[in-house]
Amino acid sequence: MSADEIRGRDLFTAEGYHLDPRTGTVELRYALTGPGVAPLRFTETVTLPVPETAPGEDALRRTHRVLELLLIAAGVSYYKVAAPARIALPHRLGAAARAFATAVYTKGMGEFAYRNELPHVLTVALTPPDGEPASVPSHALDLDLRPLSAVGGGKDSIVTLEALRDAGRDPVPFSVNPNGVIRAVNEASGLAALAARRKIDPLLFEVNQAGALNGHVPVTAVNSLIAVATAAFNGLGPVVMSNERSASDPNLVWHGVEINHQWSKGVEAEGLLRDALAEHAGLTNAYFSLLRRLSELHIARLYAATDRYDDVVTSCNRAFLLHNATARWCGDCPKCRFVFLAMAPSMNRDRLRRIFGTDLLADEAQIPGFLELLGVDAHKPWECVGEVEECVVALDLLRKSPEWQDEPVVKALADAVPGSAWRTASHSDVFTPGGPAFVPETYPRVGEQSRSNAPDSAATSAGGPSA
Ligand SMILES: CC(=O)N[C@H]1[C@@H](OP(=O)(O)OP(=O)(O)OC[C@H]2O[C@@H](n3ccc(=O)[nH]c3=O)[C@H](O)[C@@H]2O)O[C@H](CO)[C@@H](O)[C@@H]1O[C@H](C)C(=O)N[C@@H](C)C(=O)N[C@@H](CCC(=O)O)C(=O)O
Ligand SMILES: Nc1ncnc2c1ncn2[C@@H]1O[C@H](COP(=O)(O)OP(=O)(O)OP(=O)(O)O)[C@@H](O)[C@H]1O
Repeated sequence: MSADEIRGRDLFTAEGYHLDPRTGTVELRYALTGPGVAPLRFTETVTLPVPETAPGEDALRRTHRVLELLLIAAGVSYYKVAAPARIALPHRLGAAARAFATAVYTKGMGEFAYRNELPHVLTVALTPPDGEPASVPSHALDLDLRPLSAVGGGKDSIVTLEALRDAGRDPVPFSVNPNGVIRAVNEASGLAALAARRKIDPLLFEVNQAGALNGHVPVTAVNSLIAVATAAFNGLGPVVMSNERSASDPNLVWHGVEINHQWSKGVEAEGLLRDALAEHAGLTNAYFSLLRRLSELHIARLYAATDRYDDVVTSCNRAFLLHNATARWCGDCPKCRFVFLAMAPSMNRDRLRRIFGTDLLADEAQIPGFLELLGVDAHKPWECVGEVEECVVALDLLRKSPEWQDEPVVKALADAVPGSAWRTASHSDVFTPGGPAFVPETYPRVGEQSRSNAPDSAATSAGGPSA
């Protein structure tokens, strides 16, 4: 099939899904169709962990409703093959579920739209069947049930796991497709983990080879819904994420729209998903990020408080590629550079070298990449990295630290940063929690002085953020 044939389709349909409750297997079905071409059909298979006792009728009904949302979110991987202007959905949606679904395909696919120069994606229309869905009785989740703590192998989810454990919450580590890194982190935690499997249709890789459109997808929305489905199916508590404040910071603005590589990790996506879950599945307080009010620099400082995970922690995305993944840090990408810079002010240099297996601030070849992070002549890279301000604050701390100040790379970077940036850094609030969050009242306020000092009141069960 030629690239033109693949891309020449004008309708994407999320056809439906099937759950086998005995095996936890979910088949998600999609089609790309167009005049005069045979349909391209895809099936993604997700396997949820199965509870020891079969779920009751209510739990199963809620699981099905979560899977209806998962069907929509996971569709982005196949939609992007041709990125048509029309999307048909099989289930009725209320206003909140429709808002979530639309945002996943427009804002969540913003980077894909920008990098492929497809502005129509920013306003693509989703069409569910007319009418309101049958209502599902509201179910205020029992927040004392064991939370599912999403583990991605990096520093952030380790901080969350330990904070939940310290607070006596008895977290269950949970991952989608845990690789060697995630399994090692779980092992270091000493906690028994749950895993879900997600198998992308191999036809996608074939059409990619043949010239399909390709690019970034809002994968956190997909992993989050698999986690919420797992919790609903297994009678567990809320899904606790580790998405930080800076994930809400866009990379750039295009056609008047904020384009954010990390959109589905941001606070807007969190709020939309919570509202959709409440409306569509009757689940309130089923999903929140424990670290939402913290910067990456602050999380790195919290990570440094224990060395229990130093031999396994890995934030580099190349360790999570589906094919030819690295074992740990690649040592030469924006994420490695950013996490190295973020951790450097909070731990001694030997420990940092041991974690990364290399010293990125002793390598002059890394200077252009660090400058990009510092906002010198570039926009924020298309990667999971923090804000320019956080990087400048980290560098400011290093240029004043006896351990780092004579390092030529640190000096070169400090010389390249404009003087105005230091003034901004001196007023920076990167170590002060801030911004809206949905953390329930009874959960710990990570990084805040104490609960009584917390500047905000907790989110209500109706789902509003505290700020
Ligand atoms: C691991 C990674 O960073 N992958 C990104 C990379 O993908 P690449 O093509 O180099 O390799 P694979 O990940 O192995 O994927 C192969 C192809 O498979 C398709 N695909 C994969 C996963 C998926 O969920 N859907 C898919 O359709 C796709 O066609 C792939 O080419 O570059 C891609 C293009 O920029 C990125 O989209 C890949 O990102 C993954 C989806 C991924 O898991 N990325 C996370 C590490 C990530 O970026 N997380 C962000 C949060 C983003 C969000 O809003 O959720 C973060 O942590 O900040
Ligand atoms: N495979 C996965 N399964 C379940 N949740 C995941 C998975 N990968 C990432 N996540 C979750 O998605 C969110 C974003 O992932 P991200 O990679 O930023 O976090 P991390 O791995 O904990 O830390 P770091 O930023 O250091 O890489 C986190 O809440 C993380 O727990």
